[in-house]
Amino acid sequence: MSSERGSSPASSVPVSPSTPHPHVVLCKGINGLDKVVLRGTRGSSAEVYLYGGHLTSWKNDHGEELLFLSSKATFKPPKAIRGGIPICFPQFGSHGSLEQHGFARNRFWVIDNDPPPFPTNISNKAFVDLILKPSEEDMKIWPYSFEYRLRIALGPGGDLLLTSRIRNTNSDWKPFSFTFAYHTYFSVSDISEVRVEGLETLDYLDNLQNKGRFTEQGDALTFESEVDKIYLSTPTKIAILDHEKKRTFVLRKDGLPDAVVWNPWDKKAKAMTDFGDDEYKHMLCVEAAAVEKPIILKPGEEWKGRLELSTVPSSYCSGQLDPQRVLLGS
Ligand SMILES: O=P(O)(O)OC[C@H]1O[C@@H](O)[C@H](O)[C@@H](O)[C@@H]1O
Repeated sequence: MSSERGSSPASSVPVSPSTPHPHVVLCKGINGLDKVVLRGTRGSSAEVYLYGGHLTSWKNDHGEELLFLSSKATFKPPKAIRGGIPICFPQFGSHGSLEQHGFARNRFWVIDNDPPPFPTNISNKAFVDLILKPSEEDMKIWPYSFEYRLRIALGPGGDLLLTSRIRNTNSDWKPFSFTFAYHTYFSVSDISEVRVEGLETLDYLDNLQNKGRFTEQGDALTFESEVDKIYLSTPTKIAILDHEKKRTFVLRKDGLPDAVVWNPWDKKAKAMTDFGDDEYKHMLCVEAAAVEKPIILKPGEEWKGRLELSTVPSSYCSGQLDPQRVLLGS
């Protein structure tokens, strides 16, 4: 599905007169929802819906889409958009009493034209700052006041950088705790040709086995059935090798100790109304997360969680995936 579906670039406007980068515009996306388009200097781009603060597209310099977005994604609030990068906050999954994955992914965020300064230099990046504050209705289900600032930036090399800054703004000295994930859906050529490096030998909680704790074996992960695991205390760098595309996604994360790996496979795919029956073959979620140990913030305190995504060409051909194919050179 084209990410331009339903958009109207004619009505595009620069996000803010104070935005130093000319390649950031606000326009209408699918179903008239507001979206921000970021354009890199060499052809890369990213699209962010204000609904959910949700990245729905990330393209490289050749215009190739790097994120998976379901052809059945509805773009109809209050349902979250299926694909891209939903934000799971203040709860990951069903690890708490809130709705699955919390409410940030189905709230309307706004553009933050005057965010507190960042220590990092962003002069060579196209970026947008979004903010989410709880409504009175939100406070009824999660009685805490917060400011969630999300910066999405596209670097000159096409790398994508997401920075979340969450501040406890309660005035009554109430601390709060939350769990979190950047629920990233990567686009892959064929799930059975993909492997993930960086999670081997780690402990994980298996959502398919009552959140039981197990230890991963020594090999890189490969996929031949449904997977829904939360890897604990993972390294800051994880790689997803797409053998067929000869492309490797590199995730670098900070403040996010865990990593969720999810693919619904055929049966669950069929059960989801906003997901095509065979689409599981072309996606893999690897989610930088903080789940096992909730983040606790006292009033006035701020937490920061950073995710950097980039791609490198890979001509991986060790034969581990399918020795037969490598030997035959097919
Ligand atoms: O359908 P949702 O709410 O977007 O969730 C999709 C999946 O998200 C993953 O992060 C969870 O680990 C899975 O258990 C869940 O099924």
